[in-house]
Amino acid sequence: MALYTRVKESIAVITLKNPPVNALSTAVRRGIVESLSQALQDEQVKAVVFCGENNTFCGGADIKEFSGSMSGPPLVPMIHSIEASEKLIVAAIEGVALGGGLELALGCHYRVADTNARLGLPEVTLGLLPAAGGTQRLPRLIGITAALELITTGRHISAKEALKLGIVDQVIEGNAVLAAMALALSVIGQPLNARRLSLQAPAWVPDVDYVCEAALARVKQRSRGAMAPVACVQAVRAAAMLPYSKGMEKERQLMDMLFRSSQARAMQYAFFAQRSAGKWSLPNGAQWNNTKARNVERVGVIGLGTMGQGIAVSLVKAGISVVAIEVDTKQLELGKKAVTAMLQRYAQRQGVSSPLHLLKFTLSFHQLRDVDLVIEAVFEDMNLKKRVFSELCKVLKENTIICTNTSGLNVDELAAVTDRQHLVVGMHFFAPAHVMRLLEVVYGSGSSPEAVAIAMALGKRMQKVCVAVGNCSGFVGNRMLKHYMDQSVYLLEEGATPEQVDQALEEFGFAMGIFKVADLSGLDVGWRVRKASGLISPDIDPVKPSRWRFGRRYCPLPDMLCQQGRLGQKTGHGWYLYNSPGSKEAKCDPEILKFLEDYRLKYGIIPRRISSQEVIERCVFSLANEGLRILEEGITAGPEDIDIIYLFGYGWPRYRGGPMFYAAQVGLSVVLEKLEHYHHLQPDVPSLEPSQLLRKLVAEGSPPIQQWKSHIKNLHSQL
Ligand SMILES: CCCCCCC/C=C/C(=O)SCCNC(=O)CCNC(=O)[C@H](O)C(C)(C)COP(=O)(O)OP(=O)(O)OC[C@H]1O[C@@H](n2cnc3c(N)ncnc32)[C@H](O)[C@@H]1OP(=O)(O)O
Repeated sequence: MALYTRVKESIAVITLKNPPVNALSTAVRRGIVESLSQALQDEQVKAVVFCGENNTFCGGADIKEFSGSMSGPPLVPMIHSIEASEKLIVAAIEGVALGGGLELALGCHYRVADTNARLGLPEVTLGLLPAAGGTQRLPRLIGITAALELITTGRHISAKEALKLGIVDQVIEGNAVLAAMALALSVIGQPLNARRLSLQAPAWVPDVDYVCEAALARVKQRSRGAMAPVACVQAVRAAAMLPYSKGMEKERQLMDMLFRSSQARAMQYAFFAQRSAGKWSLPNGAQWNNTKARNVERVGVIGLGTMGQGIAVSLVKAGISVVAIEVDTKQLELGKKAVTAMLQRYAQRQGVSSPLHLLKFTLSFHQLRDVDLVIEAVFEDMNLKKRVFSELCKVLKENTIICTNTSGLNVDELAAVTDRQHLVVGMHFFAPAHVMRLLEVVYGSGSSPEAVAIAMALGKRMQKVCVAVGNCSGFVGNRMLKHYMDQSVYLLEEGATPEQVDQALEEFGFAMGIFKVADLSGLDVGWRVRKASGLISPDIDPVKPSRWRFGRRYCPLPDMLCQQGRLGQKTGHGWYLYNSPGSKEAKCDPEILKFLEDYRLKYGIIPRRISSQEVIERCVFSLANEGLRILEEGITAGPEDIDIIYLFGYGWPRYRGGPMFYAAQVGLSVVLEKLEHYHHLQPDVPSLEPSQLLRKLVAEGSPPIQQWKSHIKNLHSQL
């Protein structure tokens, strides 16, 4: 709703009330229309100030309402009547003015913002565009170049930047409502037409075509396959070329198309899935709102390789003191140099003072005696990690939490060597750890709810998107990825090339194809894991290695590449060819094509043409199938957690929602039918066998994803 108050004789305040972010729900829009009419009818009122309850102006349209039938006063005419008002209207922006919230403010005649306010038009991140006049008013206010950048990225900006761009008229420290009233009193009586953005001429510039083409090229490259950014450019172009009413017509047409799209549904699902992942729960009933996390101020980071460096940087950026440990002086110096350089670059970019004083580098475990939590980031070797854990217990305070950054080793086995199994959890960061947002917080069978709460809270403070997951080999992301990778190499055996597979995956929307990712990470990473797991043993024929291991189909191609020293980007060749070791531009390598031909000849495989559809079905459906097994086992609390892991850790296209959402959108019965088909063709690939949960969901009528939880026996509640 909206609250109408008369504060001074001549000023009325309309306060949006819809906690927590005062989203423009039907009730709020009704309240605004009624309050505005009251203000306009009251002869004594000369000016109106719009503000939001609890120091939050407005988080935009109510996203929850998008999935139902929309009712109540529509936003566009409501904002029009604000702008057309003969009485002066000022927006007092505190907290956030986002999406429809900022569009409402753009309809006001003046805007005052608190210094800490954040503004933006993030509709593009929901698969939409700012369709309450935002695409037409903003370019008229700040020009098309700046408007294109804000609207196509959905970036939130500070009040300071908004002032510089001309979006707000004043930035104040203190009470924005009082400042808005003071501004209103100082300008009452002045003509308003110049303040009505819809009355301004189109935002035309001589090079409008060039600017829009460049923006289009940028958005196509950045968000391959996403419709909303392209529509945003088209709408802003209309603001530059057309009179306001025609531009609004274009905005409406584009919004109609986006609003009904599966991409918008996927992105709105992703918005809520991200928030649901933060509301973690454990099988024993402990959850985010019944478990307290004590504060962490000092953290030890063990190992300053690439992962340890990134973790240390993220911690320091969050204002946390770090004691970083290495085994010898040389490694310590290398780590120190890298961490210091990253933090200095960060400080320079942000224009803040360098946070290096929060860091201590040492060779001695004794320096860890005061830390509240340690994150072990040593080499991925169980015995080494066990030794580190045992040593840690000798020096740490008795309530210090011990975390491991393993990417898939058994957390329980590690916890068993400590004197505090209840305080051991996994914190699986993704490389590079100072950039990637995902953090899997892995609870073992003995982890206490408090330890999980502490790790989740610490991750959040480090700006990570945290997902609590149970302990199983590879946890969630890597466990699923294995099946996707297996299918991709089987496709090579059967006739595909790395470029073909990657192209199909990139057209699907992945940021990078699987073979490019493998080259980037280094092929030796998986090689080492396969050796440790016994898949590669000395008795395997090096010339014609077996294509079956432990009774299952196995593809030795990646091992054969490693044997040739083709480890990916770092050696200048892997699945692709690079100009030099370390360079990033992947080129098709004729040697690989020849190698694949020879391989097929050697094993008597007759190559066949493989369609992009088959690539997607085999790679993506086997991934989703494993996700369903994970759900069945109760490793995550719901399908949303899995989708968030894929969106934030594995370059899954946001406009496809995540693998679980995608499976639901394609149709679970279609996924089941395809998996049955491929499993029939590959009976020695057990992971292609449809999971029990998939069969159950299909048998129960393929319920919408939001209802899956109630169909899964094991699942713990997040309510
Ligand atoms: C054809 C008819 C349609 C015409 C539409 C016209 C064009 C306008 C479109 C829009 O305005 S779309 C919405 C644009 N706004 C946004 O995208 C903002 C989304 N929200 C956020 O970015 C953040 O929530 C925040 C506002 C920055 C606050 O962040 P914070 O970390 O403090 O809290 P959260 O955990 O994110 O959110 C708290 C709580 O509030 C819910 N929520 C937030 N924004 C909205 C919203 N716009 N609509 C509905 N609900 C919202 C969020 O889900 C959380 O809920 P709970 O998890 O606590 O239940």
